[in-house]
Amino acid sequence: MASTTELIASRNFPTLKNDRILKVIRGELPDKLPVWIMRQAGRYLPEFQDFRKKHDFFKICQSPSLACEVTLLPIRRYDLDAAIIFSDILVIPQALGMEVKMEPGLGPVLPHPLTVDGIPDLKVDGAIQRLKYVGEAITLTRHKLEGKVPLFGFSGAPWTLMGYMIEGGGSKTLSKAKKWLYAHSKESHQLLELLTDVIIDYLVMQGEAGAQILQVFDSSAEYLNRGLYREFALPYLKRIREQVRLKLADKNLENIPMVLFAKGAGFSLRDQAQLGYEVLGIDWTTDPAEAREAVSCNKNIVLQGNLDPCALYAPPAALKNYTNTMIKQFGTKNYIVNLGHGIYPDANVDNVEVFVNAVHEYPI
Ligand SMILES: Cc1c2[nH]c(c1CCC(=O)O)Cc1[nH]c(c(CCC(=O)O)c1C)Cc1[nH]c(c(CCC(=O)O)c1C)Cc1[nH]c(c(C)c1CCC(=O)O)C2
Repeated sequence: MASTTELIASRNFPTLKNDRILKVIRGELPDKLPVWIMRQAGRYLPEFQDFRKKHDFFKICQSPSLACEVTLLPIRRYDLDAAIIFSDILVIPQALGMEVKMEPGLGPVLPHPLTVDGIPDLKVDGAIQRLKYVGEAITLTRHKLEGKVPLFGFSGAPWTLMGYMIEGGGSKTLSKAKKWLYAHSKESHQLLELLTDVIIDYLVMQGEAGAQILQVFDSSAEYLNRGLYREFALPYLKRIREQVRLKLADKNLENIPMVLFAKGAGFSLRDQAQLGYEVLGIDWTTDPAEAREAVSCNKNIVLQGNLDPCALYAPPAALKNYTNTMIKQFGTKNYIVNLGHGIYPDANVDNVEVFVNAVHEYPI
């Protein structure tokens, strides 16, 4: 078999058979509504839990063949319309030299959080090279998918990464990171700028490696208000979209559609619609009709979402009803179905199938 570098260079990928999502993004009508699930390769899958008994979380991320295998688990089980590469948003802080551990029951922990004086110590040089394993996993997975469905690459957004780096893990308030915004705004912008530069090159590298759609997760957007989001998030998100487009073009690569999922930032949808992202992810707290109204300034924009992940706890008939009601509210045009946040570890595996089937049975 050819080396990964040769495979990337040849870009000789299998022909895509299921292009529902890409069709929607091009403004065309697919035969069925497309659906995928955030965290679809996660702990709710018994086969993923078996995998995790044998392998450390970041070992899976760093080993292209393991990451590829995990990425394919939900695709084998369900009729999903996309795969998303198995990785984590926190591989960027790791590549910048910060230690990140995945603690059972706790989630990610960064034992030495970033201090205001610590910004110059972040190892920006060579960061993309240290993330090359993600590109290799993408290239391998693109081949192993055999064109069955398109493959998402992703990154955390600058503000969300800044939050984890300063808090040292998850937080209920993000008050340490927000303190920076108010007390150290110059250094905050310096850090956000640095992260933005890395994220741009990281996403371009994923595109070069074969990712067909790129999603930016701003999972901590909900901790900011409109003013803070305008100052500390939107300009960076805009630059990411613009620069990824330009850098791909410089490399003679086709444009790759991008999704922005700013969780809990329904307050800024009007602003988000003007950043150049083809798709906006809608979280489960936002009303679908209000989301459509908020983005009406951009006629081409596609919305993605937003079933409450807890709806998967409902009995199958009720789940089907929730799904149908949601689709009716969004409308079938310019729409990709997903949950309104990642699937929970105790979600019912059979209900995932009920959800996927309900979407595909919906008349369009
Ligand atoms: C905030 C965030 C993180 N990681 C991610 C986000 C953004 C999405 C979101 O808001 O949920 C993104 C992510 N993390 C993971 C993926 C894989 C692809 C997928 O299937 O969607 C993706 C896209 C694997 C994962 N990332 C993690 C797991 C479970 C950990 C384990 O196996 O021990 C998986 C499968 C761990 C993780 N990683 C992170 C947290 C907070 C946690 C612990 C809590 C949780 O599990 O929900 C950081």
